[in-house]
Amino acid sequence: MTRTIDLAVIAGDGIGQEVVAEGLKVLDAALQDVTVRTTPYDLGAARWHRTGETLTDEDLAAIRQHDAILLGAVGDPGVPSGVLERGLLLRLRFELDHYVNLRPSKLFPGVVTPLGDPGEIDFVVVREGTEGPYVGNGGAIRVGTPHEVANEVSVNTAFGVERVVRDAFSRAAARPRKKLTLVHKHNVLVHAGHLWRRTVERVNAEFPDVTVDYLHVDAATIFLVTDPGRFDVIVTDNLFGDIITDLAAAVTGGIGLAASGNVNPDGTAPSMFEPVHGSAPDIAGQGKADPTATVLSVALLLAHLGHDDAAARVERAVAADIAGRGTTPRTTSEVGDALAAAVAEALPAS
Ligand SMILES: NC(=O)c1ccc[n+]([C@@H]2O[C@H](COP(=O)([O-])OP(=O)(O)OC[C@H]3O[C@@H](n4cnc5c(N)ncnc54)[C@H](O)[C@@H]3O)[C@@H](O)[C@H]2O)c1
Ligand SMILES: CC(C)[C@H](C(=O)O)[C@@H](O)C(=O)O
Ligand SMILES: [Mg+2]
Repeated sequence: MTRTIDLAVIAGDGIGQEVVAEGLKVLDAALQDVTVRTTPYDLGAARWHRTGETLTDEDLAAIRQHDAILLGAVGDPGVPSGVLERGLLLRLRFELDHYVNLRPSKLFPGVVTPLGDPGEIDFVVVREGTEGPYVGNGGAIRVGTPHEVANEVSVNTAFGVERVVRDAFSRAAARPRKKLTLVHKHNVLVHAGHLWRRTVERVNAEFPDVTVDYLHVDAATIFLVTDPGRFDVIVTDNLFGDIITDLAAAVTGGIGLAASGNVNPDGTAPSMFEPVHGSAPDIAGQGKADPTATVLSVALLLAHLGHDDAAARVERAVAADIAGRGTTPRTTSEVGDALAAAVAEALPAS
């Protein structure tokens, strides 16, 4: 456990700025005898407009020096789609080898879901974070003509699949239900899909207590809505994981509650914690964004750095806040203030 947390903060764009401010309030309130040193990084749309830069090598070298990164969101309607998403966010995930994109989905008591009363939901998606169709292995010819051809090739390496599958197995083995679901589409994507299937079968031998099942991704979307309680740990590729975690967020109370960690399990670079949602230009600047996803990402960050008690305090404060939510809307900072106060109140007497 570190007595100082040296945190890189990339608030980014849109509601990223608003929710990160609240996440930091809660982080500050959650710790005792630990100093949090934050370094803000001016990255995102404003920087790009000013300088044309997304993430320079110097930025990256500086960010690497921190214990962890807290990110809000990137993406702006005034910047061509993909420039910040690829040049900043994905570059960070790739360069810092965030091969485990951890996205827990838990239904907190009192949460209103589109499913009515779905029973207990508590699963985690282990989304591969450095490969798949995200790698930028593609191109287009005859652009803008009726004969345009555009390719976006999914890259799946034995090395990359195996390391994320092994991580997912070890997470499943540590949970009470010990169940791992591989989500892919090996009936159509036969090359990548079969590599994933064979890898899961092989690694399963190292984790004989873990029960494995498989769903094609289209069928997985059915069960995420009709029977989400069946899932424990899901392992899947980068793109499928992106899509099903927005769905998972929707069924467990909304995107405003969904947290994530881009984890480098080998510790060769800092891990990065961020809400699953984006910069939400439709509500940016209005104080309407729910900062809870960022606050729960802070809990993941604390647990990652070994501050389990503080992480648990944050989770409990969120659970209580959600349970007590009335119908009166609160602003982003009102939610953050309430969570920070609840966390501070739960600190042990020193
Ligand atoms: N990790 C990231 O930085 C990240 C993730 C997703 C999207 N994006 C980018 O964000 C921009 C907008 O993308 P999008 O509209 O597809 O997705 P989005 O997640 O920003 O928004 C989808 C919907 O959810 C709502 N929403 C999102 N977060 C919320 C919160 N905390 N509280 C209440 N409502 C919330 C928004 O108002 C919007 O209606 C794009 O540029 C996209 O590329 C970035
Ligand atoms: C913005 C985009 C690159 C990103 C992704 O696809 O991973 C986002 O949707 C997410 O879920 O974090
Ligand atoms: Mg997404």
